[in-house]
Amino acid sequence: MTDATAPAHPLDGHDPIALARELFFREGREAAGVAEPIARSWQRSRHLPWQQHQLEPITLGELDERREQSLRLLACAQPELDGLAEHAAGNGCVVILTDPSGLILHEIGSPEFLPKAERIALKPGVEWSEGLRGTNAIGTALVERHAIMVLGGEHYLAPYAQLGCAAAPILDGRGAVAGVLDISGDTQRVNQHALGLVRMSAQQVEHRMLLAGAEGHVLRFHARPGLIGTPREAVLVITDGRIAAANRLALEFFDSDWAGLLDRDIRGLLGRDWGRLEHQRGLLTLPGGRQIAGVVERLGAPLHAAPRPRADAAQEAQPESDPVAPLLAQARRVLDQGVPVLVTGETGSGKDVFARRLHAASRRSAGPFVALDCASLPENLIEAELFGYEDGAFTGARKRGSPGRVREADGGILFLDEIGEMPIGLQSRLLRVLENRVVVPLGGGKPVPVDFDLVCATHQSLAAMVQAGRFRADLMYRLAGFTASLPALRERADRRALIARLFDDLGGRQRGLHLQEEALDRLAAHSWPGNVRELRSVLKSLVALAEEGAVVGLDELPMALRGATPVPAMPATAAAASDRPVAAAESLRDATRSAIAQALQATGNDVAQAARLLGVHRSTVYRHLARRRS
Ligand SMILES: Nc1ncnc2c1ncn2[C@@H]1O[C@H](COP(=O)(O)OP(=O)(O)OP(=O)(O)O)[C@@H](O)[C@H]1O
Repeated sequence: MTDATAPAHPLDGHDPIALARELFFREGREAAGVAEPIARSWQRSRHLPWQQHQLEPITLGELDERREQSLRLLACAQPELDGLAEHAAGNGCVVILTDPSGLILHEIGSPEFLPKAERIALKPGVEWSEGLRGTNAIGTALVERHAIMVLGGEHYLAPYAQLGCAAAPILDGRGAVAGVLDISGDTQRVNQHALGLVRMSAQQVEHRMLLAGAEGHVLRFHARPGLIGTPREAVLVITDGRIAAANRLALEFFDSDWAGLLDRDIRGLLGRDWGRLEHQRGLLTLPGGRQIAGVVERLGAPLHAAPRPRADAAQEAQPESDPVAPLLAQARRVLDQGVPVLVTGETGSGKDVFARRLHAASRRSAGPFVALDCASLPENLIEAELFGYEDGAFTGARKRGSPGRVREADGGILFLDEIGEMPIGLQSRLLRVLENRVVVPLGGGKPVPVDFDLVCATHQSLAAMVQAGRFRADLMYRLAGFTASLPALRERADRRALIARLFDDLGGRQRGLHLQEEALDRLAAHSWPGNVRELRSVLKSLVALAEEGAVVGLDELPMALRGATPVPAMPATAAAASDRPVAAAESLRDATRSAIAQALQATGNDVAQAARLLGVHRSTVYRHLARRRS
C-alpha cells in the first residue's frame, strides 16, 4: 500500500472511531463501535485492490459525454444545486452532484474549501465510488442506496481523515440510481443538518425527474390533501394502464418495493374507478377498503386540479416548463464553440444565475468561473482588476502585483456583469484581448496567453449605447454572438410553478406551510418590477412571519400585494429583444426606470427602502438617479 491508499490512522485513544479503527485495522477484527453502514463499508473496502487508486480526472471531452448521458438529472438537480450552493458557500462547504457511478459532474460552493477539495481530487471528472476510494459518503450512499454521513476517521483511506461528507442517492421512478447529491467540507462543518438538506434535496430532484420523464397519467396522492402538489406527495405514473414508475412515498403507502409495484395493472391496485379522479381532487376507495385523497392528471393537460377561469388563462394553459431551459441549452451550444454569450434582462431577472448555470453546463465547467461587476468598481480600477498589474504599477497597487481577472479565468469562464458600464477607453483593450487571446499586465511585463470563454450581462441596450457613442460597435458585435434575453418574471408562463417552488424552497416546506391558491394567484398577477429577487424577498418574509404549519392566504400578503388591481404589466417581452435589440432594450431600460420611479414614489424617495423593496443594491438606484439627472 502507498501512503495515499493507507487506511487513516487512529486519531486518539479515547475517540470511539479511533478505537474502532485500532481493532479493525491493526488487529484485523470485525468493525465494531461504528454505525452499521460504515462497518459494512469497511468490510467491503478491506477486500479492494488499492493499487488501482485513480486520482486523475477524465478529460473535459469525456466529462462532457458523461454529462450528456445525465442530462435529465442535471436539469432536474439544477434548482437544488443553486439553493444548496448558497448554504454551502456560507458554511465553508461544497455541493456535489455525481452520476450513477459516483463520477463528479458538478461541484459548487465555498471558495475557501474548493482548493482543499481539489487537493484530494474531490472535483469534477473524478469518480468517488466505494471501489475506488473506500468508505466515503458518495460511494457508500451508492452501495447502501440510503443517505449517509461519513466523518473524518470513518473514511477508509488516510487522505480523507479531515473530510466530512453527507450524501443522498437520487433514485429514478423505477428504483435505479440516477446519481448522488453530496455536501462536503472539513469534518467539523458537516452535520445532521447537512444530511437533512441533501436528503430533502435528493427527494426534490427525484420528484422532478419522475414528472419530467412521465408519459400517460400521473396519480398524486397523500393522506394529508394539503401536501398534494408538493414534493412530499406520493406519485404513481400510469402508462397504458400499468404502473410505469413510482416514488418512494408511493412505495411506502402500498408497503411495497419497486419490484412489487412496477408493471402492475392499475385497476388491480386502485380499482376500476381510478379515472374518476382525472383533473378532480377526490377520495378513492381502494380494493382493500383503504381510501386515498388524490388527483389524476393526464400529461399535457393543465396541472391544476380544478381549473378556474382567470385573466391570464391563455398563459396558464401552457405547460409549466422552465422557459429558461431551452435558452440555456442554446447558449451552451454557442459558448462551447467559443462564441461569447450576452445575457440581457431586467434587474433581478436572473442574469447572474443564468451565467453560473451556463458555466456549470459548459465544456469549461471544471475550470474557474470568474465574475467581475463592471458597475461596482470605479472606472480607474476596472483596468487593473481585469488585466492585472506588475509590482508597483500604480500608487496603491498590491506589492507583488496581481494577475487580473482575465488570467484568473484561464481554462474557465469570464463573466462581465453590467458590461454597459465598461469605460469606453477600456473597450478597445478588451476587444484586443478577445481577438489576440493574450493579456499584457499594467506597468509592462510579458504578454501572457489566455484561454477562456466569455459571458457578459447587461440590463441596458448596447445598441442604443453605440448610437449614443458610449459603446464601441465592434465590441458589441463581438460580445453579442448570441443574446439570451431573459423574460421578466411577469412574462414567465411558469411563474405560478416558480412561485410555489420558491415558497417551498425558501422554508415553506420545512415549516409545513401551505400557500393558498388565492394568494398564489395574487402573487402570480403582480408585476414584480424587481423580478425574482423581489419575489424571493417577499416570499422569505412570508415564510418567516407565518406560524409553523399555517395556511398562508391573501391576508398574510404584504399590504402592497393585497390590493385587487395588479400593477399593469410593462411593455415589450424580452423574447422580442433579440429580434429588435434597440427597441427591446430601450423598453427594458424604461421598465427598470419606471420600476425605480414607482419604488421611490412609494417610499417617499428613500433610496435605501426603495432598493430593499425592489430587491436591488442601493448603488443600482443611485446609478439610475444619476443617469436621470444627466
Ligand atoms: N430561477 C431562479 N430560481 C430561484 N432563484 C432565482 C432564479 N433566478 C434568479 N433567482 C434569484 O434572484 C436573485 C436575483 O438574481 P440575479 O442576481 O441572477 O439577477 P440579475 O438579473 O443578475 O440582477 P441584476 O441585474 O440586478 O444584477 C438572486 O437572489 C437569485 O438567486
